[in-house]
Amino acid sequence: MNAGDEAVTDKRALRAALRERRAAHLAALPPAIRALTFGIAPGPLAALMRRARTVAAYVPLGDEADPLRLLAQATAMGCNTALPHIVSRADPVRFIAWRPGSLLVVGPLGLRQPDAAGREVAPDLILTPLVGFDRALNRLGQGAGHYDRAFAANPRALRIGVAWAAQEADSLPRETWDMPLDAVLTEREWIAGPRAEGAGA
Ligand SMILES: Nc1nc2c(c(=O)[nH]1)N(C=O)[C@@H](CNc1ccc(C(=O)N[C@@H](CCC(=O)O)C(=O)O)cc1)CN2
Ligand SMILES: Nc1ncnc2c1ncn2[C@@H]1O[C@H](COP(=O)(O)OP(=O)(O)OP(=O)(O)O)[C@@H](O)[C@H]1O
Repeated sequence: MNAGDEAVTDKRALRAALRERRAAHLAALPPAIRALTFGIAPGPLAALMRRARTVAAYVPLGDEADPLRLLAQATAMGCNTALPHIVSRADPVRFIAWRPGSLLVVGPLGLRQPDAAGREVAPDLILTPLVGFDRALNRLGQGAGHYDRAFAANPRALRIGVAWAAQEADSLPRETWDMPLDAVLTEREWIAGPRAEGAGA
């Protein structure tokens, strides 16, 4: 096994451990609390959304934090809204215009996505799913590189992770292609980097 293979194995093990920790965290959380979490954007995120033209979120898979009420808040602020769409692991993500409450279609990996025929848009704020994050705002995703590629294609868009606090790792491996998040929102705190700092102050 060469060094590259070892790194891949490490990331797989990290993903498995982080998913397990997230599941345990949620199992211990009263359902009513879980249902209320991520309902309203805290001030700094609301300020960033107010300045955005197009905000993208995602439909949660499994135990992922649910950003759809934050997306509804963006709509109420006058933003356009969008969701990611994939056709396979290998193909890049496209963001497609979608209004909260409108039609979703089941796609690959059980993802609920907007209809592929919808209008493609370039979001300027991306509420991003993740498997793990760290204090340096590194992100670990599903491993298909969908968001890494989307970030590279649109580097000016703000990259805001949405996650349960239990998804924090001490330190994640940083790859040459990784672009750090600008902030992470958890049920406990707003962790902001330079491009998101000062918002709402
Ligand atoms: N909710 C959501 N939508 C998303 C993503 C995501 O991470 N979460 N994506 C992010 O790139 C893109 C889809 N890419 C994906 C790539 C791989 C897997 C995947 O391998 N999933 C695991 C199970 C994960 C789980 O249960 O949490 C699997 O199928 O084994 C999922 C999505 C766009 N939409
Ligand atoms: N900008 C890019 N252009 C092309 N391929 C990329 C780019 N960024 C990453 N990749 C590829 O995507 C694959 C997955 O990367 P990685 O394991 O870091 O994903 P991840 O951190 O889990 O995040 P994601 O949610 O984006 O899948 C790697 O094989 C990498 O080569």
